[in-house]
Amino acid sequence: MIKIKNLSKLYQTKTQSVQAVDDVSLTIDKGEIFGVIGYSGAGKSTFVRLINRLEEPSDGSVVIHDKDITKMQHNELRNKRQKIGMIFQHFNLLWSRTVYDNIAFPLEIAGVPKAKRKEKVLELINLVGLSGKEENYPSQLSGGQKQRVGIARALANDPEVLLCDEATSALDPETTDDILDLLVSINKKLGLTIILITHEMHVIQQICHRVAVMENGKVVESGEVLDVFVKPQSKTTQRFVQQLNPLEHDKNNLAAFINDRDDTEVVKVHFIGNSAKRALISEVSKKFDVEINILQGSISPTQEGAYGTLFIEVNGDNAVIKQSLDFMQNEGVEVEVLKHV
Ligand SMILES: Nc1ncnc2c1ncn2[C@@H]1O[C@H](COP(=O)(O)OP(=O)(O)OP(=O)(O)O)[C@@H](O)[C@H]1O
Repeated sequence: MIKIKNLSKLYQTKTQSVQAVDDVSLTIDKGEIFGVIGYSGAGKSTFVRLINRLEEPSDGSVVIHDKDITKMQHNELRNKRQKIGMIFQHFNLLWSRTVYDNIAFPLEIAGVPKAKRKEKVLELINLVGLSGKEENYPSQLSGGQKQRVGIARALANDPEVLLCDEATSALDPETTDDILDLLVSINKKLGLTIILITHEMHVIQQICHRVAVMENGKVVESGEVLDVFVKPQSKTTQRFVQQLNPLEHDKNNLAAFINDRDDTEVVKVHFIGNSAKRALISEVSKKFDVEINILQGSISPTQEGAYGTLFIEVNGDNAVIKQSLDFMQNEGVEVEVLKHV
């Protein structure tokens, strides 16, 4: 478990001071994939670099498996850092070394004997899907392959946690998906805790269990990914969620489909987890004397199950409409009547 308490970083330059991270407290469970999202300048990079003390905190503590790294002296910190892997947006590989030698590098520094090193490097090359590329140089690899080398290198000393600093931001969408899938499989296979920072909500949606949203150095919202997606509280979070389904938030688009009748209600329905798989709409229209017109809908998978949103128009007698909406609510589906769309 990682306990971050009142963590702050104040950059003091000659002309100004910037509170890059401002009193952040978070607990990250062992084995979870925890995402931190924020716009440019929110303090994400500084935050993640405080975790392994690439940046010195101005205040607060970072306790990783019961050891406070902010209190460690040089040697102890160096040893602990070997247990904190990190991958970067621009990979940070050694360009004059082969794939094999890049991955062997942290093992050399840790003093691992040659035979053991070889065994470990080959195991890691296999794990990240780079077999056959051992003797290639980074310049001969694609972006996705370079990041695979970065991941293998970060895992060399069997870390307790993997920090990912915008690890997919330099990659195209398809390669991004491959790297995210690799991170999920490593998380499952090794039970590795992963903390990743990103400015892209689909990265959070695809692989994270929990998320914290940062703004001006502070965490403005945090929680389970599904909860945060379905009920975003802060304006910043709402903007991030809108990135995923822009149409869903386009009121003009929705208004164009709506009938101008008195006996209709326009309703937003949220399906979460297993309820997203149910044929509830047809069930309701069979059970009650209402017509249901689907205006718009989307479904998004997350690590904790799918969530879907449907905008429907329900036509019928007012009392029956109410009964049908109550029925849906009782079946565990969230129902929101939209008076003004
Ligand atoms: N070394 C530094 N000296 C002074 N100010 C800094 C330094 N590094 C970062 N900052 C400032 O701290 C704030 C947070 O920067 P940070 O890079 O952590 O944000 P970010 O969310 O990672 O943004 P981006 O995605 O653009 O990198 C910014 O205002 C930035 O200008």
